[in-house]
Amino acid sequence: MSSSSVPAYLGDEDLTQETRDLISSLPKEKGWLVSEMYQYQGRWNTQALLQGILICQKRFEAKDSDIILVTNPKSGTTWLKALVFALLNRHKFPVSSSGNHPLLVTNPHLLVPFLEGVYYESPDSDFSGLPSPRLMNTHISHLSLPESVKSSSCKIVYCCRNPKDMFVSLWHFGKKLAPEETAAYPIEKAVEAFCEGKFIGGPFWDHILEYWYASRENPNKVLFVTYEDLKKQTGTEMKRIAEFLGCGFIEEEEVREIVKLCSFESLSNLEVNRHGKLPNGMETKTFFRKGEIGGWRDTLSESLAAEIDRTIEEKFHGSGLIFSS
Ligand SMILES: Nc1ncnc2c1ncn2[C@@H]1O[C@H](COP(=O)(O)OS(=O)(=O)O)[C@@H](OP(=O)(O)O)[C@H]1O
Repeated sequence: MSSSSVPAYLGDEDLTQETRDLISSLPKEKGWLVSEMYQYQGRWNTQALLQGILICQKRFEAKDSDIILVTNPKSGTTWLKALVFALLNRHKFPVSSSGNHPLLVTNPHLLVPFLEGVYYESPDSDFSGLPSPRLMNTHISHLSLPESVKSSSCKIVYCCRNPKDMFVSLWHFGKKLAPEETAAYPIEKAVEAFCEGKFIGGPFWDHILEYWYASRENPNKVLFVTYEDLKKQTGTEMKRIAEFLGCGFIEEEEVREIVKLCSFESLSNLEVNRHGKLPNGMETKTFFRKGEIGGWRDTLSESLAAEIDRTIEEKFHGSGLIFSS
């Protein structure tokens, strides 16, 4: 990968010998945006993300009070981070007293650390500086979660999005980060790779299904929410998240204020999210594009949409999970 705007964790620098040894034995493929991706525990990842995952698996010690937000990329991560951060900190940072709320001056990705990204950049991180309850996020699959996440009483909030919108969001994100690589990779080929699961972070179906079944088996541990429900009834979904996390009573007015503060319109228009950069060099505006349900219609042809629909039908048939669009 050549583009300088591409975040380090999509790259292949700074690998430890241990990661190099492991990846030399893993299945390897060329993928969209990356010249090499490796399959580890069923998922395709860049070398850097893989290193972050390996360190996380080895070192992360979950506490019972931890809250871990899990998503596939482009499925509502930024939004969920903002909502849950505002919810947990509503006494420390009342939204009503506005003006100085952290979300007004800080991108949500800096308020809620990305586990495998942080571990890639700083392998010795212990997240001890985070206030309790520690709020973090990851894209790690359920199968690959660090043992302590499964054995502790920490809580997982999983957000999934209609795969067609998720694909389109990824596609535009890639176009912004690496225009040359994306121009050289037809969208038809990208949809095919997405449906086959041979995509950075894929297969996405397994990721969604693993957490879907985990939420059904252990509803006190894993809460399953969707981008679409969040969009249609943000307040109701936020109250469901608050109840799951044991946040206690929340005034309706507080709910309305948090929903407004975290809305696409509010966050995307803030200076920090229009012209800011993360320490890894990523522009914060890349996390905000349209923020719509069904936006895939202006990017996917009928036949490409049908190809993803067929895959959805095949993969989710019988699961009870239905995507609205
Ligand atoms: N507040 C809010 N409300 C609704 N939608 C929002 C919000 N913030 C970000 N977005 C939209 O979410 C998409 C980005 O997904 P992620 O945040 O998961 O991206 S990332 O994985 O963290 O890179 C991306 O979706 P698309 O617009 O369809 O590309 C963003 O626009």
